[in-house]
Amino acid sequence: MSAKVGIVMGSDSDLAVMSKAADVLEELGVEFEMTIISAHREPDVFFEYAKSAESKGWKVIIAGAGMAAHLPGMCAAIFPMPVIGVPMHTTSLGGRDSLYSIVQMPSGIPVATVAINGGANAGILAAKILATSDEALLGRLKAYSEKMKDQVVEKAKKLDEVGYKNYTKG
Ligand SMILES: Nc1c(C(=O)O)ncn1[C@@H]1O[C@H](COP(=O)(O)O)[C@@H](O)[C@H]1O
Repeated sequence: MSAKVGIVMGSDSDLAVMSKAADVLEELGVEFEMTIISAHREPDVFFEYAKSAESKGWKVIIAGAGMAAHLPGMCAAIFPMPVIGVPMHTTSLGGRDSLYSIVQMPSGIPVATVAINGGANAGILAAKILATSDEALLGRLKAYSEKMKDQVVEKAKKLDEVGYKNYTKG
């Protein structure tokens, strides 16, 4: 099986967040390729990456970046299929800089933007896009949702058993 999703981030400082997208895709059995490329710092490498993405057979790109986060928008400018943007939390502006620069795309070049540091949701969203034409993956996504539901039920049961004071103590 070849990769269907490209995961790209502007710096290795984004890796902790972006690895959550990778973890989800792995759990759901979706092949991906992950790399670090900065549109700002190495535009030639970036253009080659974005231009070759379609011919590699990728259907979705997940792009994470912080600060003046142009990487996801530039992916969307070149790659003709969906781009999911992950804004990184930043110390100076709390990630609003990343969020606004990813979400405020001009008309015609959308980036599906998840929450600040929303790596896991980006992975789930990519899988959902692929599941529109993949019944087996859709089945795995439904099982993933069921598991999440069961975990909430378990937590509620535990709260019932021990009461909220003991529950918050762990
Ligand atoms: N926003 C971009 C781009 C880009 O958009 O091309 N390249 C790097 N960066 C971001 O700069 C932040 C700081 O990077 P460093 O930690 O390497 O200084 C990272 O969050 C990265 O995504």
